[in-house]
Amino acid sequence: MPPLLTLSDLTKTFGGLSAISNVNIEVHQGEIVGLIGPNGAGKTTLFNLITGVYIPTNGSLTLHGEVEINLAKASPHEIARMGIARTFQNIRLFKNMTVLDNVLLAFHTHVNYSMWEAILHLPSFNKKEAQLKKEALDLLKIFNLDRKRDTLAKNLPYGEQRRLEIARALALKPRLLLLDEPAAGMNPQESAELMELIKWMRKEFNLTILLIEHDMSVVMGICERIYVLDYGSLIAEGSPEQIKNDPRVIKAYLGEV
Ligand SMILES: Nc1ncnc2c1ncn2[C@@H]1O[C@H](COP(=O)(O)OP(=O)(O)OP(=O)(O)O)[C@@H](O)[C@H]1O
Repeated sequence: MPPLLTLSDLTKTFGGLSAISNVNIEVHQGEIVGLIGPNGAGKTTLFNLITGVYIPTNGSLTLHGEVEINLAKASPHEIARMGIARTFQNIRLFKNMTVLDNVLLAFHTHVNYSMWEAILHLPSFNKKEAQLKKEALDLLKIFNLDRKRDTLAKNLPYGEQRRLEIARALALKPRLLLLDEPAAGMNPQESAELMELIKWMRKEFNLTILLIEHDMSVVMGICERIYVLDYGSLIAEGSPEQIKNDPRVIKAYLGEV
C-alpha cells in the first residue's frame, strides 16, 4: 500500500533562512510517527507547510501515493477537508465559545446546507443540526468533557483545553492527525494518560498520527518510527531504539560529544 502521506523535497525559506530543506518523509496508514529536533529545528514550520499555513518554496505533498495537494493554492480549510487535522503548540481554541460550540464548529466543515435549508430552518436543517449535536456530545463524552459542554473554553483548566483541542481536531474526521507538542505542560501522570489516549484514538478512529514532542518518554513510548530534524534538515530516521543511539541525534541535542 502506498504511504498515506509523502513529503518530497519539501523546502521553506524565510528570507535567507532555510527553515526546512529538502525534507522527504513517508507516513504509512495506521502509524504513530514522531518528529523531533532541538528548538528552532523546523518542526512547527513543517506542520504549517503540511496544513497550508505556509506555502512551500519547493517540494510536494502527496496523499495515498496519488493525490498531490497543490500546497501553493490549497487553503488550510481545504486541506482539513482532505483529511488532515492538527492541534497547535500554543492551544488555539475559540476561547469565548463554549466547549460544545468549539466542537460543533469543526463538525460543520463536513456539512453542506442549501441556502434555503439554512435561512428557513427547514426540517432537514433541524434534523442535521440535532444529529451533529449528538455526534459532538458523543465525542465530548469520550474526552470526558461532556459535563463541561456549556463552559467557555477559556475557563477550562489547561489539561482539559488540550483535550478539547484534540476532540475538535477529531470532529474534522481526519485520516491524518498532526499533534504539536500534545504533552507540553503536563505532569508525568497526565502524559501517561495522554499516551494511552493517543493509542486508543488511533485504533478507535482508524487514524494515522504524526506528532511533535519534546517529552522523550512520550516520543519513545508511543512512536513506532521517528524522524529527526536539525537546522531544517532531516538528520535521522528510525525506530525509537535506533534514534536513541544515533550519534548524529545525540550530537544535535547535546552539542559536540
Ligand atoms: N514566519 C516566519 N518568519 C520567519 N522565520 C520563521 C517563521 N516561522 C519560523 N521561522 C524560523 O524558522 C526556524 C524554525 O522554526 P520552527 O518554529 O519551525 O522550529 P521548531 O522546531 O518548531 O522549534 P520549537 O521546538 O522551539 O517549537 C526558526 O529559525 C524560526 O525562527
